[in-house]
Amino acid sequence: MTISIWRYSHLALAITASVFILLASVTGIILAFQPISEQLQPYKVEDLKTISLDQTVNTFKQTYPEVLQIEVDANQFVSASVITKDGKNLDGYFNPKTANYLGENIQPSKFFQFTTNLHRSLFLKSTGRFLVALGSFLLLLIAITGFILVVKRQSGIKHFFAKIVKENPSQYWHIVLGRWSLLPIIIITITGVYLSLLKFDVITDQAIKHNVDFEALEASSTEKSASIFGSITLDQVKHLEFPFSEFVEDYYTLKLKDKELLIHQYSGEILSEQNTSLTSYFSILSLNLHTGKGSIIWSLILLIATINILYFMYSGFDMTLRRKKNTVIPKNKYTKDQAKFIILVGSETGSTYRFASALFNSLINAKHSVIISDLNSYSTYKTAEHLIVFTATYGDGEAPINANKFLDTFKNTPQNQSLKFSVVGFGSLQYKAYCQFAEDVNNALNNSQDFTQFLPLKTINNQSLDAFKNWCIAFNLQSQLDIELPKVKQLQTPKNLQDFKVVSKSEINQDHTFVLTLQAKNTHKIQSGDLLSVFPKEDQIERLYSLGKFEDKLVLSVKKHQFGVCSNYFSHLKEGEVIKARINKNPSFYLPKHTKHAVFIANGTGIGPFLGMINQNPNIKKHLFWGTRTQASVNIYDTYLNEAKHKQLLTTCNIAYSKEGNKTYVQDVIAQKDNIIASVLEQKGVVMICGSVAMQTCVLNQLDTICQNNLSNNVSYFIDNGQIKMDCY
Ligand SMILES: Cc1cc2nc3c(=O)[nH]c(=O)nc-3n(C[C@H](O)[C@H](O)[C@H](O)COP(=O)(O)O)c2cc1C
Repeated sequence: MTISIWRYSHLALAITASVFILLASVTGIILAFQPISEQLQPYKVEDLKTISLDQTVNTFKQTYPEVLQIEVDANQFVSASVITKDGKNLDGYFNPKTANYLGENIQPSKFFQFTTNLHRSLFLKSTGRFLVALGSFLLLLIAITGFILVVKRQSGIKHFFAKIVKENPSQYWHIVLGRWSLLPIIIITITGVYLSLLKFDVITDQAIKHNVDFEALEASSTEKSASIFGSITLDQVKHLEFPFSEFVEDYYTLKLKDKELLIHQYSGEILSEQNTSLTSYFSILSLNLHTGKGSIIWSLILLIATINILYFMYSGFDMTLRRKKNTVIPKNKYTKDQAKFIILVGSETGSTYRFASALFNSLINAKHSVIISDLNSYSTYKTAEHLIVFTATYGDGEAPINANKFLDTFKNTPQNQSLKFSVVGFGSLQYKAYCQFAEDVNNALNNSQDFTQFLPLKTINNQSLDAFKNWCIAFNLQSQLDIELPKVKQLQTPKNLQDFKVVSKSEINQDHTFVLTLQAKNTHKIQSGDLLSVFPKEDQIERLYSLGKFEDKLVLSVKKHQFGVCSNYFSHLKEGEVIKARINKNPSFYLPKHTKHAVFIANGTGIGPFLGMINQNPNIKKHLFWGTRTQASVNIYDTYLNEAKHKQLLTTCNIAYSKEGNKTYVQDVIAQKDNIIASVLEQKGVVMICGSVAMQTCVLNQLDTICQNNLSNNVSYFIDNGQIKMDCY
């Protein structure tokens, strides 16, 4: 079943049960402190296992003229009810070895009693109890659908705890905390439902019945003999009721964890023995698991899991609102049979609509007839000339919710005229099936006689605006439409921006590339591989630059693009100027501290993070493979490369020039020096790749050949075990 069905079930259940879950969680958080506060009282007897019941019974009998009962609770507190020598009734906690009185029985405070009633029944008696039980059951279903969602998202149960792709903080923490809280939440809900079923007598517990032969008992001897109490230790005991009188027909009633015994008060002989029912066993287990009674650690786990439930409510609704905000589709002015351009969108969480809407607006502004709709609404289009598909990929290479019927509908819906088509895939390189669904759509259109490809399939990683802009430029050039570049809406106003001062800026070289050096107040937490996130004033759209950290400064390698808002802004910066930006931590692209060998592979400005990494940690043997255009392209990086060579921090430096000499690319140099790559991977070192996606594809193919020839494994093996790290754009 598609991931979206589970997501909608998860959401629908959460909305339905939200009020009850909110009340139950808030009261649950408060009530979690009750067992914790109880267990902090000084009555716990640590060595119950070493104290025999016989010893305790005798000590109590010698100390008090009458003993009514002794009880051992889940907190390992021993309580008793006795009559003292001066005839007073004394109830409370006792030392089981000395029979000394320790203190009064703990009574829950009025506040805890109030909260317990609210938690159990919302002060609505049976109706309230029923609603709370239903809320608990719905929370169980929410946890199960959440579990299925994570399994689907992670492509199988085996990867349940694998790294989560971070799309936004709410989504990330919802999943991370959800995975850890899953088991406690399932336990809380199942036990909650079980306790409610007991309360409503849906599950009934039969009282234990004993058969005692009273005639034989009355005739029995009052002579003392060895008691079974000698072989029972206090950790097994729950409750011991003493004989009502000294008459021979009165006996002890002893409740152990798994059975109930009636014991002759003089001979110590077992008069009757009945096992505790499973229902009773589970009801006690459920109560302890649900309330945390008897274990500080479990109470704390319940407390944290319940706080997390509140966070899930917040983050879940935050994600839903974000999705709603993203999925604002412009109103169509034309019908499907009037439009020349048809834009169809496949989107799960809405962000692809931002791009499609921007193109739609540009086409409308340029007075073209265009409609926008979702892929599932694919139909015949009488006057259409061009079909443009923008689609995300979900699950493991699957269609998003509003595109899941497209491929079937497409097969059965022939067009009456011939159309051109272009497909843009939105995805993330962090998923194995990168833009797979866009590829499937592209193939389906390519194989259809009704359609001719206008532009090759374009894949866009992480909603990159620059990549989208490049596609728009190509579309403009090919179509000669000269529409304005689409303006994609910014999702949120940027937060946590800090000041970065320009320390230096190199000349712009013949490749239109330059090096920008920045300084910030707190650079000690920043590492090479982190990303500088910038929101230029013109469009407030986030641009990410991979950083190198050199000494205490941050180094950026930037390529100035003709229409690049941010690269142009950077290229006009002067020394001493201050820019506002923030750091996005990128730990998956850090140079590991404990590795001994590292290979850095880059093309063009992808060298940025490596300018820092090559100058860090002398204990790591480092090799640089870099592809650039000409020897002159290297000049702007001399400071960093020379420093590394001078300090002997770089074992080999291998540069490929694509426009000079033998005209080689970085993957060609890698092929020549395959022994370096193979030996680094063999010795558990890392290979880090930064630069364009096109370079990444060629390099991975080359690495695959090296791995298969030299290491009897394919490249995916080393990607999966974290030895090959990538940050490409
Ligand atoms: C659960 C999940 C699964 C995803 N699976 C893939 C995938 O298999 N391949 C891919 O390229 N991108 C995958 N992505 C990334 C999305 O396609 C990408 O973030 C896209 O821009 C989202 O667009 P939307 O907001 O319009 O749905 C996945 C994202 C999520 C949250």
